[in-house]
Amino acid sequence: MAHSVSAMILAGGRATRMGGQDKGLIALAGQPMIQHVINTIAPQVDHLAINANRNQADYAALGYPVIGDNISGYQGPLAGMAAGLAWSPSERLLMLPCDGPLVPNDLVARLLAALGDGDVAVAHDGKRLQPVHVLLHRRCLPSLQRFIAEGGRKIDRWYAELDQRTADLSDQQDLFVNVNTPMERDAMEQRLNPTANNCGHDAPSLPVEEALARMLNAVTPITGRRQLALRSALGQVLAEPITAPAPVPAHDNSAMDGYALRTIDAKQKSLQLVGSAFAGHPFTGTLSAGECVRIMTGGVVPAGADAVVMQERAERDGNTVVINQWPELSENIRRAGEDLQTGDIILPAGRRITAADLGLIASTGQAEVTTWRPLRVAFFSTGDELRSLGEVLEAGQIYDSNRYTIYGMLNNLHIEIIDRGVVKDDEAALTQALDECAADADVVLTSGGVSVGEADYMVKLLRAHGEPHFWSIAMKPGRPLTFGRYREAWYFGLPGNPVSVMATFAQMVAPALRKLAGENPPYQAPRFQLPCLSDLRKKPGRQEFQRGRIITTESGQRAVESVGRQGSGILRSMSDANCFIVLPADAEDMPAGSQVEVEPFTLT
Ligand SMILES: Nc1nc2c(c(=O)[nH]1)N[C@H]1C(S)=C(S)[C@@H](COP(=O)(O)OP(=O)(O)OC[C@H]3O[C@@H](n4cnc5c(N)ncnc54)[C@H](O)[C@@H]3O)O[C@H]1N2
Ligand code: MOO
Ligand SMILES: [Mg+2]
Repeated sequence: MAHSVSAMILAGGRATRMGGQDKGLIALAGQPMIQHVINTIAPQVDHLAINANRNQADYAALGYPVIGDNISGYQGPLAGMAAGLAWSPSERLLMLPCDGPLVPNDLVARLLAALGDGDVAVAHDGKRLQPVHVLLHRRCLPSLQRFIAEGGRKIDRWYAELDQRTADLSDQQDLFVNVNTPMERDAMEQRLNPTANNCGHDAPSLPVEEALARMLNAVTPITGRRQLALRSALGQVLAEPITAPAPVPAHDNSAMDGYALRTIDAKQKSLQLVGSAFAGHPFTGTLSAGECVRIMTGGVVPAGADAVVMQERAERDGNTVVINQWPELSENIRRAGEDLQTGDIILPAGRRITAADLGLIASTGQAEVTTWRPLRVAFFSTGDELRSLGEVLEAGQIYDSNRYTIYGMLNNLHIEIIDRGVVKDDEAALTQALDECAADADVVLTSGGVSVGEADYMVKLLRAHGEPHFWSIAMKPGRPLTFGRYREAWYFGLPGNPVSVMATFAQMVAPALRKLAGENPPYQAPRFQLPCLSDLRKKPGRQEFQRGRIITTESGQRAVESVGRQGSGILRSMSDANCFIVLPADAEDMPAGSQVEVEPFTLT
């Protein structure tokens, strides 16, 4: 690209014909509408930003800077343009609307060619100018600011004041098709995704990495703190760092059972035993020439001593000690402050407290710590077929197992749990349950009903009362994992299949819950390569999380084997396994002996 170009996508409109819904975020073929614009524009420019005045957090979750109008109220595109020109890191700035998802791949090149050394190149569709598809030179900012300050509102009047050029895009009618009404949205959905029954699942799914990045970008940690007695803090997240109030150990002490002595006396035939220093019972005097003190491991090294000899290297007869092998200076002395020095940060804020940490904190004498309050997660299972334990199964019914796996995994994250039971596939009942959960908890988690079946309501309800961020990812199992906001809460809709629940929780939900709970950085399970002893079946398209077992072969080599059938309904594959075998999206069948990436289970 000859010139550096930035782009700003305009998403600041009021969308009155969409019932006031934020147009850029409206669901279209599996992604928010603006994402379609981003997908084709981002590769054409050096920098990209979104101009939005509402739902800025949701836009920010897409991974680009969000710039609001700095003129208050909705002033139409001119205010957005002024904000864009003020932001633009490049000399040339492309502006285009968020509601025209069919953007050509050469739009920037064509506008650049038309602009030449002019101020603004405005797209022409063959009939008229399209004033919000423009490439502007950054030097136009003062002119625009003056125009707005003088009360100017009409965009073409302002262009008329500039050195205006026209870009003939009459062969690109699609670019100017925009979505203003729910009917137009449905028509666009059909164009982008003709085979899908208005459901979006055949649409290109988000790569797992990108879905994860968006989720982590969107959520911000909770802020309430509490003071806890040390033991109750196990598994909680520190809100403040722990510092050492005094050195640990507090004194020089012995690493061996033996005798404390002065190495300067090494020429002496024998030493005089003048006392003892047991752990907890220091010797209070000072060693003089030719003297030693009986000392036990952990005993304070007496004043004057500069080494300890282990008792195996000395012989004692009454109060006379003969040293058979003299120690070096400082040998067997553990120095004060060797573990911790006063003021050392021993554990940072954001740390989830382990058993080792409890001990470390206790070693500094601190009985209480400040942690973030626990994250509250409310969850329920959806499905007319589900029965709870203790109930009798009738034809076509099954026991609800997802609430148990979810309970277990949430517990392993030390989360405060609200179990809302089983909810029927009924819009009113589901809405009521979602409302109650969102009012009580930071996060609402459900299983089932996120796919495209006629009893799958969750994505629809999220659209009605919240904001879906994504609902189709290139992951197996777990494609319909849904993430967004439901009223004031974060929402995770896990697919109903029992293995999909566990895989999406481990891979996607847990990192987000960890961040929400204040963990910083959120724990990441280790992954490493191992030879795989089984043939693996894999179709290219989705990243797969197959279930495997890390084993040691008879020859002592570490390897992984598949646990066998990988259906997303076969829960036994999870309890038989001890790791995920992580296969990249484009991988195909792999013969036994291939190297594969494995991730040991951490929450199961
Ligand atoms: N036409 C299409 N059908 C399906 C697609 C698709 O893209 N197009 N995706 C499939 C995939 S992948 C998954 S995963 C599932 C997800 O389904 P839902 O999230 O809608 O879940 P349900 O339909 O409610 O249930 C699916 C399955 O899981 C069983 N289930 C549900 N809840 C529980 C529970 N609490 N305990 C035990 N088992 C449960 C349920 O009985 C079903 O068998 O959609 C595919 N379909
Ligand atoms: O994603 Mo589904 O979980 O393949 O079965
Ligand atoms: Mg379903």
